[in-house]
Amino acid sequence: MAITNFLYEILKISLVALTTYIVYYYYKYFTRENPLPGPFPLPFIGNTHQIFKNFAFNTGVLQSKYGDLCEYYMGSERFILLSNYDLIQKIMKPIVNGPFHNRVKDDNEGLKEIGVMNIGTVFNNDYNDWQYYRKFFTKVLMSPSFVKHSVTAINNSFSEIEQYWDKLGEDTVFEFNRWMNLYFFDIIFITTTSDPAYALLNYYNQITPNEKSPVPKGILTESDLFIKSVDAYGNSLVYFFQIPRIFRNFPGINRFTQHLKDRLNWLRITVDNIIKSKREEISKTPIDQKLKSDMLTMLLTVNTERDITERIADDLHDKPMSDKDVEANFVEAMAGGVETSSHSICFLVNYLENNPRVKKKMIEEIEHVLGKDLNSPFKLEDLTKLVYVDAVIKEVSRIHPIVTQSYKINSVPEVIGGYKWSKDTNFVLNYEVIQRSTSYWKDPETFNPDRFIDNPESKSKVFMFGGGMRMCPGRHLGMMGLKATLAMLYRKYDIELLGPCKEHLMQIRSCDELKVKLRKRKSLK
Ligand code: HEM
Repeated sequence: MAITNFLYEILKISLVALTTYIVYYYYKYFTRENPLPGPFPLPFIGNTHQIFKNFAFNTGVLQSKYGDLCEYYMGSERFILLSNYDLIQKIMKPIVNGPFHNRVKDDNEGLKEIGVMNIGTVFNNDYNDWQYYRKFFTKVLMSPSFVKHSVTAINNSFSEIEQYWDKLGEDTVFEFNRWMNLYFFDIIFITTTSDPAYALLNYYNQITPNEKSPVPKGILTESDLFIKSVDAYGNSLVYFFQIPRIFRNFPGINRFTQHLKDRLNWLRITVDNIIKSKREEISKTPIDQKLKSDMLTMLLTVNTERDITERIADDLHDKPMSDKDVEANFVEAMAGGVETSSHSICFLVNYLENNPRVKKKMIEEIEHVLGKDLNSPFKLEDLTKLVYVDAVIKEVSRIHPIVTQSYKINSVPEVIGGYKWSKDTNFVLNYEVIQRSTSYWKDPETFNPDRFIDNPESKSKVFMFGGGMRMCPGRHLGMMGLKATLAMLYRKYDIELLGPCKEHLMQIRSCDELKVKLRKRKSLK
């Protein structure tokens, strides 16, 4: 009897707590500032059930139903979706210490849970700290020795992939998305560490019916798991930022949540080991011997007597970077560079193969710029000459972007869309919809790279690398990788698509399947 009474009391208290929460939730909803059109939210989950389906995440579609300025909820967090260029113009201005510096609020519980708040670059809300990481990151990526190192890495990786394609033969069905993922992984890994990851080699050995290639001893024996973990890291950023805790812990979904956490833990341990062996390598290098110019060496020696870059220490930052700081930057470089580049190449190939006129024009330019020798390495000076290739990349990114939207928070009250918004409002910049708007683009649904040749200024209205203070610091490396790869691929190969390009949307738009056959171009045989 006593137990029944106890359970009854618990039930009563729970019901009162639940009712209070629901009343409070809707009180906040109905008294919110500047009510906008948008789907009606549910307590605890908001509109998560309408936006996060089959482990894919798509808010962009809300614009067609609710207009250019609308709202949605994830749990009790409100997001303002901006889907026209005028609405985002103010936010995209690169103002030093400007009001739209941050992507997320300081107290984001999901990002805190996975330990990515205020460390590294992407979710660093401490302006001075962010500026320091960012300056260094940019300086490394733009330094001539790093750029040279990257050109070599791209050329070497392409020669390697070609050897495997040749050995597998022209009748092979290639999982092109997988090959490109591993190819860019090898490139970014070697540019950040100077050590080979052997991702392409390991994959070739897995699938070849022929004799396997010997695997030299490398620093990363588990490249496959490393790649999956970097992918999981990227997905975690949007997932833990946007999906409310209660939804993340639902039976069934909680397994996916745990999977992401496990991958992140594994990645951190592995990266820590890589950092430790790099520290050892640096300490064992005699003081009069030049250190390597990879990103990791540069980050680990910042503000030490072995600093190999121009000193950027100021009164606020004169300490060397800790392993934890370097770990964050290293993971961000891997996550920022590999997936974005490999999915971009897959969508580029898909568009080119479905638009023979564009492909023909692009190949003519490649042949003209790279010359007759099909095995000559790609050179840095070729980059600026590949004007049409550049336009093709911009056009695919306009019509089918990898990064479909980005997030910004205002640190002081701001007027957007004619409404005054309190500090800490979540704004979502809906690039995909803006880049297909008839207000700014003639025939926006038509794939037409010539629009950028006829009107070069319109390139600034494509947000492939975001905008404002937080614009992608890896954009030059990213563009170099895409241009060089397209040029080397199309000067030599005919590509046959064997089916549609399958994709899904999470933190970025990913190509999940692109099957192709690769043959040396007929005219070259
Ligand atoms: C085709 C390749 C790439 C694409 C499409 C791309 C796209 C983007 C976009 C859209 C942003 C968000 C900018 C914003 O919020 O306005 C971003 C940020 C970032 N990207 Fe990239 N990226 C690429 C390559 C790279 C590479 C190669 C690296 C590093 C090696 C990199 C590192 C980063 C980092 C660290 C940030 C955060 C910057 C900050 O918050 O200050 N990205 N990228």
